[in-house]
Amino acid sequence: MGSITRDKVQDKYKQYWSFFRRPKEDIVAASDNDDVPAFVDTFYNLVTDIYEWGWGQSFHFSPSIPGRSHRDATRLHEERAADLIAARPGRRILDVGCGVGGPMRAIAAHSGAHVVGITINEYQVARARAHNRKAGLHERCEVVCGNFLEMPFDDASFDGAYSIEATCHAPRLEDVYREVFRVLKPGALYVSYEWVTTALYRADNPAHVETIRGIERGDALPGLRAHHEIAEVARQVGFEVVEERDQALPPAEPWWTRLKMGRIAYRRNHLVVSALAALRIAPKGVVDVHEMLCETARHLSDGGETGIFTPMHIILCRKPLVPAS
Ligand SMILES: C=C(CC[C@@H](C)[C@H]1CC[C@H]2C3=CC[C@H]4[C@H](C)[C@@H](O)CC[C@]4(C)[C@H]3CC[C@]12C)C(C)C
Ligand SMILES: C[S@@+](CC[C@H](N)C(=O)[O-])C[C@H]1O[C@@H](n2cnc3c(N)ncnc32)[C@H](O)[C@@H]1O
Repeated sequence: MGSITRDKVQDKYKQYWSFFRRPKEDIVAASDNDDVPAFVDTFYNLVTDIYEWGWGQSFHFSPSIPGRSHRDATRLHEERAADLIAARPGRRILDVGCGVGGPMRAIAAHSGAHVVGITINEYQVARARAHNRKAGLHERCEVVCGNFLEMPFDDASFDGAYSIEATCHAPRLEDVYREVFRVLKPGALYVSYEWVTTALYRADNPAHVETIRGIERGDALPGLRAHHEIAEVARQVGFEVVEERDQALPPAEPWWTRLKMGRIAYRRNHLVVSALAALRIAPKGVVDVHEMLCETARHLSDGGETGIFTPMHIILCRKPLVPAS
């Protein structure tokens, strides 16, 4: 379970759960905002192994593609990000919230660029480095442990940047966008795949509210943003918005199909996890984490089916050549 010692897993899970199950207003209260990155780190200590085991090395969704595997659909979704920011050999590209590096390896292989990833989770850094080496991409894929709200990189040191389903963990989007803006060279492009509520979401519909709250508490989110807030924030920190679209809309095929189809597999996984915990091979607490993920999967597919939520609101931005006066 990530960097958590066996005996602490259950306590850490309880701490995580009591933090994120509270109303959103309490989490976004000024003092608690500063605690969010630490709880996000705990979350990834708890879920990273299960995600890799049950999903793969890319921790994000992608539209299904008829006749193609999930792996192919995932790779194409990642390559789209590389193409949008014109990643190519000789360019230094930043991966904001890189997980265990599935997208980073696909993008380095596809574009020939040098990719530097940042994640707050030490365990993911170790996993990503091991995967990079195994894939023979370690010379073009670097991984740094750090907070994307205060990045350990020089101003204007990257030729492009992308974030795939990661900035949703930031309590204030402007804090991470401002950091990305700072480290990009003038003229460089940034693409982000954002988790947002869509125009179909109704705050006065209790079923909608329950779905969105379920997504937030099971995915370590301090509060989902509305689709129309994203471009506003990008402009506020100085970006020009080149393009914005919801990649989940038709003609795209549903992104939640695999999540929904997997229900039988989750029950089987649940038995495996419970047996491992009973035999004391897996730490106490892992069963609770797995149960939380089963419930989260249900909320996510409800969000997809009702159309009130999308994990792929794409925004493409440019840092202007000349700073705005
Ligand atoms: C971007 C984020 C993560 C998105 C997805 C990668 C994950 C969201 C929900 C996860 C899962 C739910 C059910 C799990 C299942 C019960 C287990 O047996 C196997 C793993 C799951 C399928 C797991 C895999 C990853 C997700 C789909 C967030 C955090 C911002
Ligand atoms: C859902 S995962 C996506 C990972 C990767 N983009 C992918 O698609 O496989 C979100 C990532 O954001 C990272 N993250 C969240 N908050 C962070 C923060 N404040 N600073 C750095 N990384 C953060 C997590 O550690 C995790 O690696």
